[in-house]
Amino acid sequence: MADDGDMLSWDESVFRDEGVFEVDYLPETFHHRDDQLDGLQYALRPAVRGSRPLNAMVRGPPGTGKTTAVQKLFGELDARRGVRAVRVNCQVDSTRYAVFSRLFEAIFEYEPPASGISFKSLFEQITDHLTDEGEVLVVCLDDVNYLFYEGEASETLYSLLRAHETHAGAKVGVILVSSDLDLDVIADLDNRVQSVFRPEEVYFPAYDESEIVDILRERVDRGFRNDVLGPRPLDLVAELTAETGDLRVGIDLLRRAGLHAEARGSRTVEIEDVESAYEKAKHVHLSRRLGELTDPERELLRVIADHDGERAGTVYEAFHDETDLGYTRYSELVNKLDQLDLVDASYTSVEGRGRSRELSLAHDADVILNRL
Ligand SMILES: Nc1ncnc2c1ncn2[C@@H]1O[C@H](COP(=O)(O)OP(=O)(O)OP(=O)(O)O)[C@@H](O)[C@H]1O
Repeated sequence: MADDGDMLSWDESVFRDEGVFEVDYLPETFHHRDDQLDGLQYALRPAVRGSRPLNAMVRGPPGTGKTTAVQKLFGELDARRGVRAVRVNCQVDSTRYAVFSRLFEAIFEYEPPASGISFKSLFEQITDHLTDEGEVLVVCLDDVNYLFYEGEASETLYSLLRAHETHAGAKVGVILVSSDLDLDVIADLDNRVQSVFRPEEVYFPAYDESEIVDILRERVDRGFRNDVLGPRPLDLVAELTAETGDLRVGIDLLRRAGLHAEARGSRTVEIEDVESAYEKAKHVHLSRRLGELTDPERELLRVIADHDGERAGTVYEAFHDETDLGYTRYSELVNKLDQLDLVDASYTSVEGRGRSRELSLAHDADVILNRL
């Protein structure tokens, strides 16, 4: 209607399909990851011929398409006869038993008995199935860093990689995915695992700004109605996304900018919508990182918030009072939070006392505490 101008009425929307901005949306096209897909396909190809695939180690910062690549290839592989491809999210299943329960469930299509069965029995039912059916099992341990944090990585890998020794003919390949770039996965494994784990390395670098534009334009076309979001707002979204390198920020930013435009009754998404939405979207990255923390790590962040800028020894006393944990564990936790860029741990010289560390939050205390 001419007199309504560019204003949106209640039942109109800038969105064509808001679902493309959801976290679990699997994109139909997957640009700028050809080399990585080739690398993974090279490792997995033997499975299609009924042979054991090569193992692979996938690394790269958060939001660079690692999980999506695995989901795409596993979808194709699992549809083939004689191959079972299962992705396990180690953030959810962070022990050897939990990982094998998940494999059991994927293979038999029902959960293992709730009364609990021994690991040995779980393992044997899986390997018996593989040898009886002549199936190749490909396992992706996604976010495998969580198995390391729980001290379960070596045991889990050992069982998977050596399945053929106890069950002749069992063919299992493993893909590890980690976004913790400070974790040296191979070096942190037991020697006995290292000796059998020589993975193909596949690296997912952060996308640059022009790649981000390409990828997000596709979402814009699918997610918004025609001509809702033009090139300039999209460039700004890409520029802001490139600051963290995490594509999730861009996807979330598009959606929030769309909602912001709707809220002011506009038919188009403008720069101002992107700018306002960024205040919230930029914390997606942070929220996700905080969501992944263990209880002691959260507690330590709370303690540091109360003692912002104080010396490591003072913070330790407060932390120990809260948790009873010892100094070695405390130091490990400080290092982890430092690596995650949640805490700044800088050395300062204190006269007469040598060097000591001072701990402070790397973000506003409110922003962190509200998301813990
Ligand atoms: N090349 C791409 N094309 C389209 N969408 C992509 C592409 N790469 C990543 N995405 C999207 O970005 C989001 C994050 O991707 P994904 O979960 O695969 O990253 P990741 O590297 O596994 O992250 P993390 O290490 O944090 O788990 C998803 O919504 C995914 O659909």
